[in-house]
Amino acid sequence: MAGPGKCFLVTGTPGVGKTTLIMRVFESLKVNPSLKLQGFYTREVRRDGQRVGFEVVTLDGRTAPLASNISTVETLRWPSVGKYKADVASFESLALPELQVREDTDLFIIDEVGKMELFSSSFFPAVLRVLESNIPVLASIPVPKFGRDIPEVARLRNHAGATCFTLSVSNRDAVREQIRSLLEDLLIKH
Ligand SMILES: Nc1ncnc2c1ncn2[C@@H]1O[C@H](COP(=O)(O)OP(=O)(O)OP(=O)(O)O)[C@@H](O)[C@H]1O
Repeated sequence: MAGPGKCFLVTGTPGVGKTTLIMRVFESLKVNPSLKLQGFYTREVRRDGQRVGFEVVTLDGRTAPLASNISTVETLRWPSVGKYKADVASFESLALPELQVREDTDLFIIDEVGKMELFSSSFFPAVLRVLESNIPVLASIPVPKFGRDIPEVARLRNHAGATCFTLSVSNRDAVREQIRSLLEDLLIKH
């Protein structure tokens, strides 16, 4: 079980700034080269100005497709979220090794624990292992849909060590500074 206050969750409507917050906190923490940060974030893939999918990006900059709206014979059988088809194998190949618990990891960054990522049956068990490791976590989760969380997301939100911040345009900068300061305090090596 994670100790109290080591899992920071950010949520909020699509586009409110969850990924941006996580990336800015990451950028400021990585200035300290002694910190070992592990994880991934997700971002849009655009072609000619149009969003055509999503990709997963590791903290050291490696990328792999996560979902695409371009139909091929291969993608027909893939699970879908709206008009996007999730490339589970591609996601797993990059994201799962990043969630491997290592003794020297200081912080896990997981953006995000959402429907697309959860098509991977190995993903949530890996997230739970991270939580059980007692290593600090910064993760994003989607807002409840029709008042309900995805069951895995509910488990995270209800986790004993979790604090969840709901972002809005007016609080996102203040929440970012709050999380940055909480993590800096937690990660300072004595
Ligand atoms: N604190 C901020 N100040 C100014 N612009 C911001 C801020 N946070 C986010 N934005 C802008 O808002 C847009 C959406 O941000 P971002 O991708 O971080 O949102 P998100 O909540 O992760 O979205 P999604 O749920 O779709 O992944 C981006 O263009 C980003 O530059």
